[in-house]
Amino acid sequence: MAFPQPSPPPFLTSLLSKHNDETSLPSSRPRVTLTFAQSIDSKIAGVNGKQLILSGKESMIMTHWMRTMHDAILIGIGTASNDNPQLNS
Ligand SMILES: NC(=O)C1=CN([C@@H]2O[C@H](COP(=O)(O)OP(=O)(O)OC[C@H]3O[C@@H](n4cnc5c(N)ncnc54)[C@H](O)[C@@H]3O)[C@@H](O)[C@H]2O)C=CC1
Ligand SMILES: Nc1nc(O)c(N)c(N[C@@H]2O[C@H](COP(=O)(O)O)[C@@H](O)[C@H]2O)n1
Repeated sequence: MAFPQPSPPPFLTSLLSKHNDETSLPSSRPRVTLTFAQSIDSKIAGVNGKQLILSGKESMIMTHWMRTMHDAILIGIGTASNDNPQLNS
């Protein structure tokens, strides 16, 4: 997977246009996006919170593009210690 990519992947274009529409939400309210990958049996991690690769390349590209659209990334302490995510874009 090559980062950074010059422009959003086509499957994100419609989603991005909604985020960029300043009239869709009052500017006085924070915009919060929750993103996660989920298994078909509703799990987000393995036994004891072990990190699982549940999605694929497109999902990770989407996650990293979403990060570029936000001012901050919030994660839990369990995610920090279990996944040690880079939290880059
Ligand atoms: N599949 C995916 O997309 C993702 C998977 N994960 C996986 O999920 C696993 C667990 O992640 P999380 O469930 O998010 O656990 P977490 O431990 O990362 O986050 C839960 C947070 O909530 C706080 N908390 C717990 N009870 C609370 C309460 N009553 N009031 C206020 N704060 C409270 C904890 O202190 C903690 O910081 C990780 O090990 C990671 O591997 C994490 C993020 C995304
Ligand atoms: N989109 C997606 N698919 C999966 O299969 C996943 N397990 C996750 N998990 C999230 O991705 C974070 C990785 O962050 P870095 O790229 O290392 O910064 C991980 O911590 C979970 O939040 N996401």
